[in-house]
Amino acid sequence: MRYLTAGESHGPQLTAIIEGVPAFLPITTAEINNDLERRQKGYGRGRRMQIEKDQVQFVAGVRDGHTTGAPIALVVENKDWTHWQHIMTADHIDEENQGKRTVSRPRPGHADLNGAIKYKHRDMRNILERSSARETAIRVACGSLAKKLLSEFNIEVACHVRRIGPVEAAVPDLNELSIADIKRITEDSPVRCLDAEAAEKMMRAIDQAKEEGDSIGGVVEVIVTGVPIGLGSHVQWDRKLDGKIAQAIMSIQAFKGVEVGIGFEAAERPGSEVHDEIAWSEERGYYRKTNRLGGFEGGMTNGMPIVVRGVMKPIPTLYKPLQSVDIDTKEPFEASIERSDSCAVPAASVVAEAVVAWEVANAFCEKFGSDHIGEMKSLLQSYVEEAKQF
Ligand SMILES: Cc1cc2nc3c(=O)[nH]c(=O)nc-3n(C[C@H](O)[C@H](O)[C@H](O)COP(=O)(O)O)c2cc1C
Ligand SMILES: C=C(O[C@@H]1CC(C(=O)O)=C[C@@H](OP(=O)(O)O)[C@H]1O)C(=O)O
Repeated sequence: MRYLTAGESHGPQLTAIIEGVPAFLPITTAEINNDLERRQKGYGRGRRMQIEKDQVQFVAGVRDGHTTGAPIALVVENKDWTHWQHIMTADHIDEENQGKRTVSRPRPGHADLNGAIKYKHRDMRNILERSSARETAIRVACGSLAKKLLSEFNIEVACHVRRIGPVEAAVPDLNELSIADIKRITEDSPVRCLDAEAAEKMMRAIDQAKEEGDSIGGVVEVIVTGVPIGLGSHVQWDRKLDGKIAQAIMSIQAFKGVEVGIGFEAAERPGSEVHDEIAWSEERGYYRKTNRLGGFEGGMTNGMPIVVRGVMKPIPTLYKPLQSVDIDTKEPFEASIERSDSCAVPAASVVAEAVVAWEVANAFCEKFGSDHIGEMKSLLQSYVEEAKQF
């Protein structure tokens, strides 16, 4: 499977074209809208989220509540477009036009200056419109479809927030929590955190950052259960599924790092406290006694839950602005801000869930075919039986 997205933050709509989704996957707009709503919620978001009410439309590839196997086209409209229509359609390229409203003041930490120099745009709106994380709405729609595909094979995906600024949540015991528990608890938490005490502190940390005109980042975790052994492959660098997942997480706006399993902690521990011992039982087949490696060895899934974390830097648009240089005057300035999120970590956890689901679903289709859901189910069943007795 593959997908591409198009669309500007303040343009009329976001669009995705998805290729390679098997036929006869049951799917409704309501299921995708639920994930779109989850992405919009979250403590610390700015005024834009009060304007948007993200809803998906299927414009191709879905008929009578099922995928047909043809390319799928998805659309999410930007409600804010009506307010920005003039700015988005006016001629901002004409430098003689004194009435134009161009962006000449790059924000440190955003794509503005690099993109402007690279694409030779004197109006940096042409960069910020596309670099904006508004695009994550349509990626969540694609990921939602991927989650639906995985759920047909009892593979479930969930996310939660591990850290916001200085506040770290207690490490969850994943042996004690089902995916349903994680979903239920995080849905009730404004910061999508499993640790209620930490969640309160996280909200106060967001309040404080906001009061100080600052922004704040954090760490999100994605968990995938029910994964068969052998998704991804060791045979070629670009077929390793942990590598693909890392790239997908890093592609989310403002993400700066990825960890799988115990991640960076592996550097501090001896091998005997990192590698997961192998066991076998009639009921489970091969399994691991622990899951410190987060479900991966050799770029392939090992049947244990996938556990992956990503770190999001603080939002670059600050009410307490950092020093920058106006590209028209070359004078230093301190920007004035119209609106911005002060923390988008809870929203970003939903995006991380979506992009991980996509990569796992894609690897699943590579292994079990991607023409017809029923055909894939038969293949999976015989593979799982064989793997148990292997
Ligand atoms: C869900 C989400 C919401 C975001 N909201 C904002 C925002 O309101 N203001 C802002 O300056 N950056 C925001 N960002 C981050 C920028 O889009 C990002 O920092 C920018 O595109 C530059 O890319 P980079 O940080 O990956 O280098 C958000 C990111 C995510 C994932
Ligand atoms: C629109 C979304 O996020 C936006 C991401 C974003 C950025 O610079 O990345 C900047 C803000 O946009 P605006 O300047 O219009 O307020 C956020 O609201 C969204 O998540 O749907």
